[in-house]
Amino acid sequence: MIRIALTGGIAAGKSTVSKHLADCGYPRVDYDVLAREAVKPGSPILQHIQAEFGPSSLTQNGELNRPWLARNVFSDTNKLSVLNSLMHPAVYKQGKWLDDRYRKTGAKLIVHDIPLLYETIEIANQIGLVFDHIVTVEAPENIRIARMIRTRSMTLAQAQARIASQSSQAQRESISDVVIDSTQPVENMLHEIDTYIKRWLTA
Ligand SMILES: CC(C)(COP(=O)(O)OP(=O)(O)OC[C@H]1O[C@@H](n2cnc3c(N)ncnc32)[C@H](O)[C@@H]1O)[C@@H](O)C(=O)NCCC(=O)NCCS
Ligand SMILES: Nc1ncnc2c1ncn2[C@@H]1O[C@H](COP(=O)(O)OP(=O)(O)OP(=O)(O)O)[C@@H](O)[C@H]1O
Repeated sequence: MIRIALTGGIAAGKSTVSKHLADCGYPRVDYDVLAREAVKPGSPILQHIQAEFGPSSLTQNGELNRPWLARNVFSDTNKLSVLNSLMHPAVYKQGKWLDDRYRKTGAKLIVHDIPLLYETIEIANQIGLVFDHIVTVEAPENIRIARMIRTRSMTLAQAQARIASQSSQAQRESISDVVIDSTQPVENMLHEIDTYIKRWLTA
């Protein structure tokens, strides 16, 4: 079994690559999805968030108030650390659980889609998630900012704050053995990942 991690800065194109791999039939563990599941109404983590950040962190329906929390944590590194320390261990625990399940069903390749891999690699190692290959998908900041404004309806300031809260391209590349450039056409980008996967599966 080969375990790969896909990472990349926000709006670099990581989900486009990971969705393609999922469409090819490879089991995918999506850490953004796990992070959303971890804060479902009634979950212990949502209760911790409410205790740490106050009542404004929940909507009237008792759900996580994502825009409110984003405004608060992406402008304050201390608050972001508090959120990360609540979320990351729980998200990895679930990621490992899913990985075990896919492994037991005989998966040949498992894809972990982890936006913040550079920031959390120690948690991954501690929990026993060792990656055979790490792929980072990258594009220059100005292109990513334009994508975030267009597809996520962010303001320029919000896009810049989110990027500033993340590792740099150089840091992500330092833990990766493959860098995919998402300024090339999507078709070429997907052909590139397919070529790597084929090589790894037949090595
Ligand atoms: C702060 C929250 C509520 C904002 O929600 P929002 O809907 O705006 O963003 P969403 O969750 O869809 O994430 C979009 C992208 O933002 C970036 N991002 C998310 N969390 C973080 C973080 N803690 N630090 C830096 N960047 C982050 C990632 O690139 C991610 O792909 C949310 O991002 C959150 O709960 N973050 C903490 C969970 C986390 O760390 N997830 C990543 C797991 S590796
Ligand atoms: N090679 C490409 N050429 C042009 N646009 C692209 C390319 N790759 C991705 N995109 C577009 O960029 C936007 C962001 O891509 P995607 O959602 O895959 O990024 P991401 O890194 O997963 O972002 P996030 O961290 O927000 O989840 C999407 O609108 C996507 O269609």
